[in-house]
Amino acid sequence: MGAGSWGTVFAKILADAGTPVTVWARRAEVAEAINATHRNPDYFPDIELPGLVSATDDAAVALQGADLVVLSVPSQTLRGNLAVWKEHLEPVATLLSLMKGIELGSTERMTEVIAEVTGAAESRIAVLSGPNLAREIAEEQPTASVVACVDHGRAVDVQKAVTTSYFRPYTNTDVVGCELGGAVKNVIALAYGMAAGMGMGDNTKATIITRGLAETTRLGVRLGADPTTFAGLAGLGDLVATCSSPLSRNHTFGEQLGLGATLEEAARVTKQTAEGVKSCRSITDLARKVGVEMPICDAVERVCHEGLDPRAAVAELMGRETKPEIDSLRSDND
Ligand SMILES: NC(=O)c1ccc[n+]([C@@H]2O[C@H](COP(=O)([O-])OP(=O)(O)OC[C@H]3O[C@@H](n4cnc5c(N)ncnc54)[C@H](O)[C@@H]3O)[C@@H](O)[C@H]2O)c1
Ligand SMILES: O=P(O)(O)OC[C@H](O)CO
Repeated sequence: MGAGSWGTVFAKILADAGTPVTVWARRAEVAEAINATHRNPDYFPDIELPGLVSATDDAAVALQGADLVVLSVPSQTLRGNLAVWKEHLEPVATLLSLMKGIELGSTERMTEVIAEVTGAAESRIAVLSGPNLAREIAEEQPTASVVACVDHGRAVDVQKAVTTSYFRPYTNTDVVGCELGGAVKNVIALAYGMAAGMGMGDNTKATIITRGLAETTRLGVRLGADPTTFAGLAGLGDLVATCSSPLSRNHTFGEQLGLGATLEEAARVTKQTAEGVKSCRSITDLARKVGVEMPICDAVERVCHEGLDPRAAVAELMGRETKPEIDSLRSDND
């Protein structure tokens, strides 16, 4: 459900793994183009989609008989989309989230939104997350990922359905950790991009990655995640890929801000969904709610939404009280 960058490439993965896929596209012309040319002209005009991929702009048609429903729309529209789609869901279908964001207002993770709107049991809801830049996967460059579900057997079923010669999914039962890793890394990638845009070097960038992972882990552990998850593909793996890649929309958006662009100017450059720009607000709200300090996310939120200059944000972060490193990695010490 969603024929954007990741939805399109994920359909290719499924089909290459032998599963017939019907892609739901919001715009009829995109669905028609996929059916007629086996390409998505808006996102990957150069990539041929396998014969097992077809498309429709009718959600009821896409969902009919689907035993795996893959959700790949912007995080902030998911609730509204599901409200329309839920009546067409098969009662036993697995609902797999590809999304990396936290809902504004509710501060819910995507699997929480899915459970709330559809009423599906936790055991039917899974998330896939990892260092998965869509363009590289479209080119069949080898990558790994994580399928997380509280029901290990269901995670294994999804794993089997999406394993190809270039895509290697692992399983995990830590849904909270995998989801938070995916959502928070977008915000840290904005900070990394800003540093790059301001001309800062590798020490600064490594500091952002490492301290970004520390605050992600703190939040995760407070919310019940396994700290080990953050050392894995959905944690460190995705954080490194997103921070350092010019293919990342969040990196690019941050870089534009670091170069002095306004939010509107940066959005014109990235065009596609840069989830961190909205999720920085829901993540900092969530962190405040549970009493965890997230200074980098907080600084990004103030740059994006309160007009803080990125250079002033750096000065503030560097001026924070000094502390022992090990203590600051624990969730009860910020
Ligand atoms: N692109 C990647 O490399 C990548 C990789 C992993 C995860 N993700 C995550 O996957 C999710 C989807 O990202 P994407 O890259 O495909 O984004 P995208 O911007 O490329 O595509 C989003 C799609 O959603 C559609 N859309 C926009 N508004 C909508 C609405 N109101 N209702 C329904 N559909 C709407 C758009 O038409 C588009 O087809 C995000 O949470 C992102 O963080 C992306
Ligand atoms: O382009 P981004 O910044 O949304 O990142 C894409 C993926 O999440 C990388 O794993």
